[in-house]
Amino acid sequence: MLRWLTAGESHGPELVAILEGLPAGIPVSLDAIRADLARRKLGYGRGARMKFEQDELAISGGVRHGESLGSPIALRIGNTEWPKWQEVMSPEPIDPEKLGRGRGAPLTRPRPGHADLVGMQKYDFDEARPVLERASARETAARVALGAVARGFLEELGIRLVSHTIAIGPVRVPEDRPLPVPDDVDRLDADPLRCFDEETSSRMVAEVDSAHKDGDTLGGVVEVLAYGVPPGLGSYVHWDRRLDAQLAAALMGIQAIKGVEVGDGFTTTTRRGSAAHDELHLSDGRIVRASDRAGGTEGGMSTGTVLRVRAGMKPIATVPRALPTIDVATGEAAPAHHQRSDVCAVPAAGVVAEAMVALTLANAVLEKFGGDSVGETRRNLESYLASIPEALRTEIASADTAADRV
Ligand SMILES: Cc1cc2nc3c(=O)[nH]c(=O)nc-3n(C[C@H](O)[C@H](O)[C@H](O)COP(=O)(O)O)c2cc1C
Ligand SMILES: C=C(O[C@@H]1CC(C(=O)O)=C[C@@H](OP(=O)(O)O)[C@H]1O)C(=O)O
Repeated sequence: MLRWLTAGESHGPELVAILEGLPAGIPVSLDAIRADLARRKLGYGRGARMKFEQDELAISGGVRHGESLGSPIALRIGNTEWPKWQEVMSPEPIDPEKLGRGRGAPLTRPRPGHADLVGMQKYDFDEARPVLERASARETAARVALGAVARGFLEELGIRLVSHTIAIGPVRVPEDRPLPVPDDVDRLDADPLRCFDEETSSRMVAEVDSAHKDGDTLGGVVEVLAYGVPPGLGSYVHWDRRLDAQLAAALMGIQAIKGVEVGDGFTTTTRRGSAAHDELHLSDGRIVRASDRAGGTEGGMSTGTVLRVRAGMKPIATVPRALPTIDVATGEAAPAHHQRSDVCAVPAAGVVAEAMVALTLANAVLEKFGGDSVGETRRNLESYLASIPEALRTEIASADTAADRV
């Protein structure tokens, strides 16, 4: 079983992440993790903080000479803004007089849609700073770093991921557009919204500009695709072993994600059964699926077709044209606190979703195939595939064959 934990506050000295349970022999490159951290900062509509704050990555354990050791992998992501926040976020007691103004001033006007008010109720705080510091999606940097390591493991087994933006507010990619493959990542990352359809992307840019001008914010939808996933990850035998359930929980665990779809998801609910499922046919003596509506799972197990999951993000809660709230210090109506924020962070959420899918798949692979070294995992995978009787065999959708198709 793969276990992972993150710690650290948004304006603290660093984020810390530990990943336990990965086999030895996986290539782990600081540069590859840094590249994913940089991808998480992308996207038209992100706030000023993404420009000046640097992620300072260090590996404290579990890796030697560029390969995993099988021991827990410990990562640290230093925050270059820490010197400005040392007093506000000091782990040592600080004279309240010193904190009273500026950055340290108590945040008593909770933002509707953020964790502020319920966090204050639940943890007995009289202001929102201690809540938002951990509720903040700054924490997703740690998950993206862990996801980069998990992805390195999956790639050793021929499993490759890519994510892209499907919708920004009401602007949506038409459903008949080709799906990206992992080799499209540079083209996607070069697009302002990480959208695979140029025409839709320019309409998305206009939508972000319009929301920005109105002092407003936006949400949207991202999609993660995984190629090369073997059939049989997850299981139908118990609810918590279902791969689709694990993917949904992983995606819903990202800040601001409010909906998850597997495959055609909610659209499928509008179809009749005869037009909703992926028929099985024979092609050259091999079983093939006539379509890919299910999105790569049946009965809570991967099918071997492209895994396709979507996550819907609500609009950013820190609306510049601040929403009405109550100042809990005075009991009076007031505008919610607002310093700065993203107008839209959907492209970044796509990169985070990719990381969460990578971690979920890495866990499912280890549950099925085990292995203390990556070679052992690979042997177990290959022997399982070879043991499937001829009459039951299906193709695994690899990124290469999909690239030929589009
Ligand atoms: C990549 C990313 C960036 C985010 N940036 C902001 C932001 O700048 N301002 C904000 O209010 N919320 C932002 N959020 C969303 C909040 O973190 C989230 O709404 C909050 O933690 C409350 O959780 P909930 O929306 O799941 O209820 C961001 C989320 C993600 C995934
Ligand atoms: C720092 C990151 O995202 C932050 C996530 C976030 C939130 O409320 O979730 C609010 C903003 O922080 P601040 O209020 O300090 O400007 C974002 O910048 C990041 O993604 O690295």
